[in-house]
Amino acid sequence: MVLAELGGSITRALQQMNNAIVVDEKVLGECLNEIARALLHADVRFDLVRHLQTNVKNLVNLNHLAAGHNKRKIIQNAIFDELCKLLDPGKPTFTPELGKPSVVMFVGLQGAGKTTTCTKYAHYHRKMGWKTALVCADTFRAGAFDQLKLNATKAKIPFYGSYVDSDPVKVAVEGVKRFKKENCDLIIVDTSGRHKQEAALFEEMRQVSEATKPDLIIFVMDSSIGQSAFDQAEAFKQSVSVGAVIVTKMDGHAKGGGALSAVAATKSPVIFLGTGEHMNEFEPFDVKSFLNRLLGKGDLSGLINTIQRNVPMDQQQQPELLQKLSKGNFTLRMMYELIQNLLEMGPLNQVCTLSRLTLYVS
Ligand SMILES: Nc1nc2c(ncn2[C@@H]2O[C@H](COP(=O)(O)OP(=O)(O)OP(=O)(O)O)[C@@H](O)[C@H]2O)c(=O)[nH]1
Repeated sequence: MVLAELGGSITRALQQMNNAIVVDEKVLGECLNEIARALLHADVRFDLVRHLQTNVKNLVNLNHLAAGHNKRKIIQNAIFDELCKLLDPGKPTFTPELGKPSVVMFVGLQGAGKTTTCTKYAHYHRKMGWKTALVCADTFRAGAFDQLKLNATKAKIPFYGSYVDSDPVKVAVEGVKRFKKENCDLIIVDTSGRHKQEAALFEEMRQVSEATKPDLIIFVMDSSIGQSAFDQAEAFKQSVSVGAVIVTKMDGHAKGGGALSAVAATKSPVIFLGTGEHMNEFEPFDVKSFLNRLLGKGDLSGLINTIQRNVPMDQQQQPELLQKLSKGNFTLRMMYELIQNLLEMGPLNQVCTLSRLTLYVS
């Protein structure tokens, strides 16, 4: 079941409950069972689903509700809050600050999207005026340094790596040292992919972490990996102190359950989502915005944030543009700039999801 289907199933269950003539324990039970089935189908762990059902029943407590209360609204709010709790461990994560050099280390399974995400993360901050840098501590996979170099060059971000040195700890330490000297705000260390059965590689990751002393370790997770996400995420958390999660490939056949499990296993919040292979297909994660979109309610604050991030609002450009337009001057250059701004906001269908529009493009 892809994420859109999960959202559809939950919405249908809520609608059925809404349409019931009388909302009683039986109707609530059926609604919760329907939602539980959808979550289990999306690979969410059984204990988390069970927990959600019990919590909603306890919160709503239909038998003790005084007459006049809007039971439907109370149930909907309780379900929404419990879904939020599934995705939010309630623990703040380290947030890098401009002007305070921070080291952020990326870890995860092979092919999860670490290298791509490192560059997206660096590019995201660079667009906001940060001085960012990338360090390739993946000396295991042939071609890893070339991939990072290519991405970094495209995004105009300084990078460090080595073709000859095979010791990831040494490369990471040297890279971090160099960029600290250059007063970078954000130094991002990419590491090789590993699996929990690979004890030696886990030990190596621990050593890189110990040597570079990152302010934040981000666990990168492919959204389609399903049930095994919990065990893998837990293994990473036990080896190094994972502080945040980035879920990638949300544009693919994401079931979503794996992401929820990773949050539960690492007790760390999801901070960004990867929504495509391109540099701009990357968005900050906000639980409420995400759930609103999942349930087809649109996300106005997400849309405003996207526009603010990508369209230069406060520069002199906007009034100037309006003035020129009011005089009937519209040049090809202006049209080019407008289209560039629009493209920076990401794929049109994503922008439409935020604004609750459906885009029918084939
Ligand atoms: N569709 C889609 N593809 C992605 C996304 N993020 C990464 N990829 C693709 O996933 C593949 C693997 O990405 P990498 O960044 O090389 O993954 P990695 O974790 O660094 O790989 P290893 O170093 O081998 O562990 C590449 O083809 C990326 O283009 C995403 O958000 N959406």
